[in-house]
Amino acid sequence: MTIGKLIDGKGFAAGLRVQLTDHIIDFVAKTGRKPGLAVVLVGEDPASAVYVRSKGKMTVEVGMESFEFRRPASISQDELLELIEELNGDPRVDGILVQLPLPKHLDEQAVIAAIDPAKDVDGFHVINSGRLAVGLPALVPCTPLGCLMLLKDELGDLSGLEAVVVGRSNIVGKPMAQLLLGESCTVTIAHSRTRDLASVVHRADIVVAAVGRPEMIKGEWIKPGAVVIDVGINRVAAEEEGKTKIVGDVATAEAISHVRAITPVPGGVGPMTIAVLLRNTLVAACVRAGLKAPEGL
Ligand SMILES: Nc1nc2c(c(=O)[nH]1)N[C@@H](CN(C=O)c1ccc(C(=O)N[C@@H](CCC(=O)O)C(=O)O)cc1)CN2
Repeated sequence: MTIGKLIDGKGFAAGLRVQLTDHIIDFVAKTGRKPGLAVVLVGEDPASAVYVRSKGKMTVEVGMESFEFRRPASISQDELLELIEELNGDPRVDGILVQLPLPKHLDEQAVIAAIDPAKDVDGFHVINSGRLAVGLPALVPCTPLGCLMLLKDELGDLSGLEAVVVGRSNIVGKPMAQLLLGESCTVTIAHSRTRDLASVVHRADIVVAAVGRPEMIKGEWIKPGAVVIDVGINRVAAEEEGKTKIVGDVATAEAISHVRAITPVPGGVGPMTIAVLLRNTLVAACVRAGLKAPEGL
């Protein structure tokens, strides 16, 4: 039995941050200021608080300015939109990110729509998703762009490969499919209503799993030699009583003997999300400063 490779997303993300640090030194030398990222956290969700803390720390580590805005879950839609308007007009701020999910009473789409598309480093604004769809330069959502970087690193040219994206969210599934189409893959988007998901997945040279259901994609579904990118981060009960652990959307222990390579959870796609966010902030800063964005990032 051959065992597939585990793709080291954590290591790849660390390498990307090192490259960014050099480009940021360059940016500071040319403009006399640091690129700035503003992160808005609404409410007390513990996982979101961890991600936001990590974002702030890594922003500073690569040499950028971090601005953090914590607001209570009780904030009104108008108050949040007012904050975003302020950040849109702040010349020190190149990137704005509102941590998701937002409390239920807030309209996520309206909040995203209020962000200046040039500062939308999450790539969630319809201007950026539209530009991605028609193949124009855009700020691209961080998780799918991170997945694409890992796939190209593993496979090189993706053209002509059969790709199945399981999940149709605006944050991962849809932009991931657009990116793979842009690489000339034959792309299928599968989802909760897809019939015979096992055989759809079995067609794929590339599987991107982003359904948010623990270990839903079984090892035997995977075509031998496929590359699997597991975007899922699901907290489940661990063997030890009272403890929890994180698992992906793919049953990795089964899949490992079918795949050429697979991303682990944790340590795969997750760390790429933050590294690409920093990359997008630098790109947004370069565009705003009238500089050419660094190539090969
Ligand atoms: N505005 C946004 N909100 C959210 C996004 C996003 O891209 N923009 N993505 C996720 C959360 N997220 C970043 O915000 C994120 C998720 C996971 C990781 C990560 O490194 N995960 C680790 C495991 C961490 C753990 O132990 O809990 C891993 O996979 O190795 C980073 C960022 C939703 N919201």
